[in-house]
Amino acid sequence: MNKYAEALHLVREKEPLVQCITNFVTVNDCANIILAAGGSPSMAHDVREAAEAARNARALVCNMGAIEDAPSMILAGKEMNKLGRPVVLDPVAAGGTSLRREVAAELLKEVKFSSIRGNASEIRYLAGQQTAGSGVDVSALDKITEENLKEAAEMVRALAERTGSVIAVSGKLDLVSDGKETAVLRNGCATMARITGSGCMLTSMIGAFCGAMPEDCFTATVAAMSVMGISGEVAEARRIKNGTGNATFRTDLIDAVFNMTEEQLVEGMQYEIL
Ligand SMILES: Nc1ncnc2c1ncn2[C@@H]1O[C@H](COP(=O)(O)OP(=O)(O)OP(=O)(O)O)[C@@H](O)[C@H]1O
Ligand SMILES: Cc1ncsc1CCO
Ligand SMILES: [Mg+2]
Repeated sequence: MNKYAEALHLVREKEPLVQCITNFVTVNDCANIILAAGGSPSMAHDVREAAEAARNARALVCNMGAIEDAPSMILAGKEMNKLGRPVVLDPVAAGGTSLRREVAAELLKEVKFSSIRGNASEIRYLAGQQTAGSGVDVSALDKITEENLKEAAEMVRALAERTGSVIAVSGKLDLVSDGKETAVLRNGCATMARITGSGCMLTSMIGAFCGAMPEDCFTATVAAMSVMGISGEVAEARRIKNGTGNATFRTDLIDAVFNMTEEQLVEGMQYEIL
């Protein structure tokens, strides 16, 4: 079986429990997209139970949109590291404020992440580049384009090598690297950036895929990113056909993940190893 199809198959077969410590803006969408993919979400985040709750899960997602929950992320992250289970980071607005810069550094020091997924401003900040990002959305100056693809791929590869994590950057072009292999993915559509939480949902889904395929978080991350991108294309076709807007798009995006088949994934993914 194609290894990306296998990753999707394993999510549905294993129904991995995914523990998410995530923000209140998009928490419901994150829970629903994990369910749509075939996993089982738990959004427990209180510092008094974070480590214990994580112990029951196949993977942990730490989303820095919930900056106030950083102590929970560290306790739960260390617990999952001890158990050898995947921990996924979404470095929301990592370079945006001094608090976020401190928390990002502390998380990377205290917890070993299997996979880190952010937009180009967030990942460029973690890679030590000067960035223009200040909020949760990518800055135009940081975006990855066909023109700067080579530079961006090297930035992502070097960060993956330094951290020992799979690094994933999302946007018009997605890049994923484990430090050895670097892939560019060209699925998706611009409307995905017109709803809040497509990135948070994507990171949550990466958690489900890594939970189902912990021995190969690179393949799991590429598969989850491709499922998200193809689902964005399905939802966009519906939006254009029906003349709907971003609210319906968000629902259609989750529905498309729910209905994604292994064949659709293999045929639809626009994937290139650099
Ligand atoms: N212009 C675009 N064309 C194609 N796909 C896109 C585009 N912009 C975003 N995407 C897709 O949208 C998803 C979310 O990526 P994005 O980089 O917008 O996350 P984000 O900035 O962290 O979002 P948020 O913080 O609002 O959750 C990814 O699957 C990405 O590939
Ligand atoms: C809008 C927003 N603000 C904090 S987290 C979040 C969700 C998208 O990252
Ligand atoms: Mg984000």
